[in-house]
Amino acid sequence: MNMDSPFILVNLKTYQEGMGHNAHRIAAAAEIVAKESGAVIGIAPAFTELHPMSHHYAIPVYAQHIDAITPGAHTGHILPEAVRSAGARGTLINHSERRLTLADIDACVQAARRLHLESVVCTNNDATSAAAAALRPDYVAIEPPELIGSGVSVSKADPGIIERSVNAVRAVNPDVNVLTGAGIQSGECVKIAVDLGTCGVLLASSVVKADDPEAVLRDLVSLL
Ligand SMILES: O=C(CO)COP(=O)(O)O
Repeated sequence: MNMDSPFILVNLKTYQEGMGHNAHRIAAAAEIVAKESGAVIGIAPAFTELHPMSHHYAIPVYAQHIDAITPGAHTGHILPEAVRSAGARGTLINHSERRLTLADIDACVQAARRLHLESVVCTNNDATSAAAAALRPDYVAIEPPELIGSGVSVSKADPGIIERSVNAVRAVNPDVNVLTGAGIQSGECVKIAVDLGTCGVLLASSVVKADDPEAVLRDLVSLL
């Protein structure tokens, strides 16, 4: 990843709007806007969409979760090797909607490192951001849970948590990049986040539920 380029990571979650045909629509929009803006725009689709997305679009694709298991007798788990061979660049770990124990987060980060998958560890406050940074992931993504899906932007409602998380992560491990998310919806939100020391944003609803995801993505990168 070129760290001079801002990073916009769109989590499609399990929104109906992020499935099937619409996942293609969002990925195609991300590819167009990334190309014209120079921003890196990735998507984290449903597991079943990882391969089609990574196969059809020149954008980085991320899993929404992995389980820290190795190949063998496990049922209903997400094998990191499977995510890798489906073409994922990396994976979210410990999203607020898919929380893990600290030991599991550590094991997932190690599995990702072993397989050369980028690890994006989600956190809910500056203390957990510091703890996550100690595990040496590629990214810590601070998302206050109460603002997720709220339509109220963390950049505007709680810039302090971004600033404190950036400082906490830098103090523990300056090689770890910081993303932020929750309610991000405009270029202004992204600019505030980047000005506070993040390398970009993790977001979902404003793009996934948009009638015109390309227009929203274009707005998101417009002030960078
Ligand atoms: O949880 C998020 C991204 O992973 C944020 O979701 P919203 O952008 O919908 O608030």
